[in-house]
Amino acid sequence: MTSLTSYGWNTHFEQHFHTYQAQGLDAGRVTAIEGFRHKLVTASGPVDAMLSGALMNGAENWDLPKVGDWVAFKAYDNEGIIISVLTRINELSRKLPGRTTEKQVIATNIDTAFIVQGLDRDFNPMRLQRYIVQILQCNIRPVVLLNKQDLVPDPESYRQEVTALGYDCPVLLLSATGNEGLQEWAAGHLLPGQTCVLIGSSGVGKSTLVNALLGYRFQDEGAVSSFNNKGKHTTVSRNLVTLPSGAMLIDSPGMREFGVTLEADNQGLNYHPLLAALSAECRFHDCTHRHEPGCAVVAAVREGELPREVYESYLKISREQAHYQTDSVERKRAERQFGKMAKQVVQHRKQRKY
Ligand SMILES: Nc1nc2c(ncn2[C@@H]2O[C@H](COP(=O)(O)OP(=O)(O)OP(=O)(O)O)[C@@H](O)[C@H]2O)c(=O)[nH]1
Ligand SMILES: [Zn+2]
Repeated sequence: MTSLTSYGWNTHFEQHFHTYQAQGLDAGRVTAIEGFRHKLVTASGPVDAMLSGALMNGAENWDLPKVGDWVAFKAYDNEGIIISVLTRINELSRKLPGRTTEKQVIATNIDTAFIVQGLDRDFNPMRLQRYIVQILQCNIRPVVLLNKQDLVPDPESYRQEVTALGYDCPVLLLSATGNEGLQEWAAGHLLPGQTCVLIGSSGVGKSTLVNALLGYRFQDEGAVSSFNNKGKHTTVSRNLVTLPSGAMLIDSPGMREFGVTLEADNQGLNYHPLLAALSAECRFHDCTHRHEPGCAVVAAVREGELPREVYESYLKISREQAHYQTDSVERKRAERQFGKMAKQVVQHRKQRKY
């Protein structure tokens, strides 16, 4: 299994693979998904694999293999049948755009997420915070890349604006087209055996950055055709590639609506070092930091200790959070009711014998 470690294989996956190995299965990592075809890297080279019938029929969408997953598969000549997805270390997920509250898993088993913003029209500290909080909540290390630094007279002031927000997260200035900052980025953050993703709005320069790292254009290779939920045909590329540095990079399509799917009781507070510390000093332990007397958070904003942007972002995220939770409760209730109804229909049929 030595060659698999360069693709991120470690003792976590080895343990979870144990029982499958005893059944004579092989391990592979999903690098691209094209319709039903999953491209895997394995100890014995690349393999194309399909899902087993049981997986295809039995699993929820977010449990199906995603780019970054390690899977146990049965080898047939050069093809494979995926039997199971090995337990994930983490998953990068988002709320689906629009009113739905379903989560979409974008990629899995990731060490670092690079949040890219362009220093042209795209720069937006509020949106940046939403990405940072969401990524921290997925247990992934965020790194902010401010690209297109060649387009502004004082790029350092933007970097300081982001570091002043107080998150525990590196902020780098780059120019993908001007070839500035790329070496520092690679040396500090694109380490062998580590898996990274690039996220950010359309047009911020993600593909240009990947191409600069790779030294050639790869986007068209392995572009994934899929149908979106309206049945419209779209082309997205979601590929895991190995960079010259030995790091793996997943290039995911532009995500303009990056919804927050925080877990219960977690409103993004814990992810801001200062906000977390302040909330412990509020008079009420269940303080919402809006109107309560003795709120240390509101006081810190008033006194200029906590950046107003951080506070406003907290309010926005907690509002969305409340919406997400009520919606998921509603959805679960509706599913239960539907289940009950379906059971009644079956019983009714049995009684009537049709
Ligand atoms: N001036 C300048 N332009 C850049 C830089 N990086 C990228 N661009 C330009 O920005 C435009 C968009 O870049 P892309 O790499 O296609 O952006 P993207 O993030 O991959 O966009 P999507 O594929 O839609 O998600 C292109 O015209 C690039 O040449 C940069 O550092 N400086
Ligand atoms: Zn408070």
